[in-house]
Order: sequence, then C-alpha cells, then structure tokens
Amino acid sequence: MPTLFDAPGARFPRPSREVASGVVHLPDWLPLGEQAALVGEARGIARSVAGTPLAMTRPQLRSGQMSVHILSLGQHWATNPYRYVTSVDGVPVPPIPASFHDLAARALADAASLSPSLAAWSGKYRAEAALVNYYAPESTMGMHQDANELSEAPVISLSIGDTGIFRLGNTENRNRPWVDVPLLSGDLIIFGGEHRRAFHGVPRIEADTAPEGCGLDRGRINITIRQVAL
Ligand SMILES: O=C(O)CCC(=O)C(=O)O
Ligand SMILES: [Fe+2]
Repeated sequence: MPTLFDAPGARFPRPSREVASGVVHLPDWLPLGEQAALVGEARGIARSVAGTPLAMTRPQLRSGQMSVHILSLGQHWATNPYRYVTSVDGVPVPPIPASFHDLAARALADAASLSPSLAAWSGKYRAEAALVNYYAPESTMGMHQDANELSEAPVISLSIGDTGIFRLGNTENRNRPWVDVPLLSGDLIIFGGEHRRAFHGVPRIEADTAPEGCGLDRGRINITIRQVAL
C-alpha cells in the first residue's frame, strides 16, 4: 500500500470494481499504444467531416452552448429536440469504425464478472452510436441522463488524455447523492443496470495530466458507445 511517504508520483492502487449497481470501472484498461491509435482514428474522421453538417462541434442545448466538442459516429445525436438521426441535410453520419465495435465487445466481456446486469449484454450488444467528446482543460459537462436511446443496454465509456472527474449521481435528480470517480487515460467505465438512467456529468478536468504517448497533448477525449434501438 502506498503511504504518505512514498515517492512523489506513486499512484494509489485502483482496483477494478462495481462502483454502484450496474456501473463497472476498469482502470488502466486500454494500453497507451491503443489509446493513441484510437485518437488518430477519431482525428482522421473529424478531419474528413470538417466543413460538413456533421463537423465536430459544440452543440447548442436548451441550457446554453456546451463547452465540449462532439463528433457523432453511426448515428448523430441531434438537439432541439434531442434525438438520434442517421443523416443531417442529406449527409450520412460516418460509420462506427471496426476498432470501436471490437472495443465494445471486449469491454463488456471484461466487465461481466463484476456485474451480473452487465454480463447479460455480453455477446448481444449492438454498438449503434458512438460519441467522441473533446474536453479542453476548462470544459465541463453538466449533470444529465443519457435518455435518447430506447435501449436499456449499457453505455460503454473510454477516457483518453487528461484525467476527468466523472460524477455518478442518482436516478431521481441532479443533486446528491453522487460519487466522483477520477477517470484517467485508458480507464473504462460501463454504466447500465439500475444506473443506466442515472444522472451523471464531468465537473472538472485536471489539466496537464495526460500521459506521454496517449495521442493527446492537451485536454481529454471520451468515447461513449451506445445501443440505441431496442
Ligand atoms: O465524458 C464523460 O466521461 C461522460 C460523457 C457523457 O456523459 C456523455 O457523452 O453523455
Ligand atoms: Fe452522458
């Protein structure tokens, strides 16, 4: 066990665990090389849609403009009203890359032993929409529910770059009780089961914490993979 007297930079142990019923955190899940490959792939797609209606952008919400940039794959998360669409102004949404499908299948298989409600989805999950969120160090995401998917299938969420504080709340409202889980580069969190519709958000990014070699110098990328239809 690390103590106060350990060398600076020594990390506290972070076991894989079920944070709340149906919510599994797998720290250091993806190796740095694979993180960098995913960032490269996402960057390539973002460049390919720049200047189109599907360009990575900060969506305008009822509550104001988001500080997070979002790129939609598979299906586009549209606002006003909130819904998923397969094209915008006749331009089709770029497909979800094979690497993301592979990641989703591996994630569920790895989480299965820690949560029976997640285990139920292993082998039958369909990755239909993936959102690539980019957080500059000042960005935050307010407490919200992921509620535009008809399916109760879990949301698979991978973090790359700077550490983000993931706030997992309750299913009733945006207030306490909540638990804050720091998500480091390479961490995976899967939320489903009883907490599939729990409020959650990202109140803070810890600037300059991205590890060398993750593919991102500044800020944080979060990739969420979702099954939309029943
Ligand atoms: O960035 C995160 O960890 C959470 C993202 C999120 O909640 C979302 O995309 O709906
Ligand atoms: Fe969310």
